[in-house]
Amino acid sequence: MNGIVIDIKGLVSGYRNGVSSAYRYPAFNAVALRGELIALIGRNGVGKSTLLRTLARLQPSLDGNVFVKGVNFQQISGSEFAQLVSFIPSEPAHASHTTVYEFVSMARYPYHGWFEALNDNDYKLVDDAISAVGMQNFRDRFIDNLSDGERQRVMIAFAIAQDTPIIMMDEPTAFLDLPNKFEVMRLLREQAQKGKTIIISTHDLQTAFGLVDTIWLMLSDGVRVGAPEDIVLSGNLNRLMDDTPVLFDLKSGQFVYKHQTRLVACVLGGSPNIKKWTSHALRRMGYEVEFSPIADASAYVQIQEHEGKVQWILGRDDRNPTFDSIRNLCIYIKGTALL
Ligand SMILES: Nc1ncnc2c1ncn2[C@@H]1O[C@H](COP(=O)(O)OP(=O)(O)OP(=O)(O)O)[C@@H](O)[C@H]1O
Repeated sequence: MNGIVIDIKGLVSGYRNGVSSAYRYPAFNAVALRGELIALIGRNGVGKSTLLRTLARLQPSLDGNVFVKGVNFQQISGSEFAQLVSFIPSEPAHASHTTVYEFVSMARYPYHGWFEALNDNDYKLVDDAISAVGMQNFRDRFIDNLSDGERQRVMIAFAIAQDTPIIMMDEPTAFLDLPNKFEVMRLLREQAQKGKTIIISTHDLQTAFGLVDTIWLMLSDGVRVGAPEDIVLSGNLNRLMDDTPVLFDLKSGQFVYKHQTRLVACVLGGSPNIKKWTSHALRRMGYEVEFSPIADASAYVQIQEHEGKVQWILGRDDRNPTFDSIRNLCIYIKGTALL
């Protein structure tokens, strides 16, 4: 395959406890391509941080090999490796009395060593990186005084300034509000579009499935690799939710509670958006939703729209209860114990 930047062959990550393994994840094979944005997804404790730290050479592997640009990564010197891979851990950076500018400047040390002064090219890269994440007005602020979202942008600026072909970030969207999650993902996508290979770990299924190229799904018995859509269609996403009350509903594309009983509601009529959100409410209440009449359905909801007003009619003829909002429809359904 063209453009392979990382080639992982039988990698086993984990921790040793003397001669035995304290924790050991099954052997893993995958490639990461130039310009590919990859999300590592898995349950708490499955081993995402351990795998990322192993790939970033921050801890030894238990078995297997990793080739970076065709070279076994163990044979790459420390300073060369720092010019290939930037790793941003999940813990926020707390460098007291360090400004954003001073902090991002540290990303240039792999190119010089700690005691050699940075040059004009370094300063330009640092300036450009801070601008790329929209933090130019924060360059003289202490990083200790930034919000989580601002700090995360600075971390991305650090990775940009390090100017490596590979960026790894452990949970870059943790603690961020939804707009900031999307903004961080947009910044990472932008870097991938410039040709960088980016691997992040995340619990954020919505942002990951909406925005990344490839998912590395870490299940307890090994990793599944695919486009987000491959992972959904293969049913493997639901393996993440084994032993939980949650499942991914292929039809609606949403995570839903597993309800014990199988009740069917038919939603009839209505424009696409009204139909979609009416179904959303009914699924939330435990119904499976069909869009055509079914003989043994437990509920029928007809949607009527007239001059911008929407009405929800429960039942098959229009003498039945009528509601002017989804909330009122749901209150009635709950009250009449149709569930
Ligand atoms: N230093 C250590 N020694 C032994 N086992 C460890 C060590 N650090 C972590 N572990 C174990 O390794 C396993 C994987 O941990 P890891 O932090 O990689 O999981 P994770 O998928 O990143 O979890 P989370 O989503 O909760 O951050 C866990 O069972 C954890 O308890």
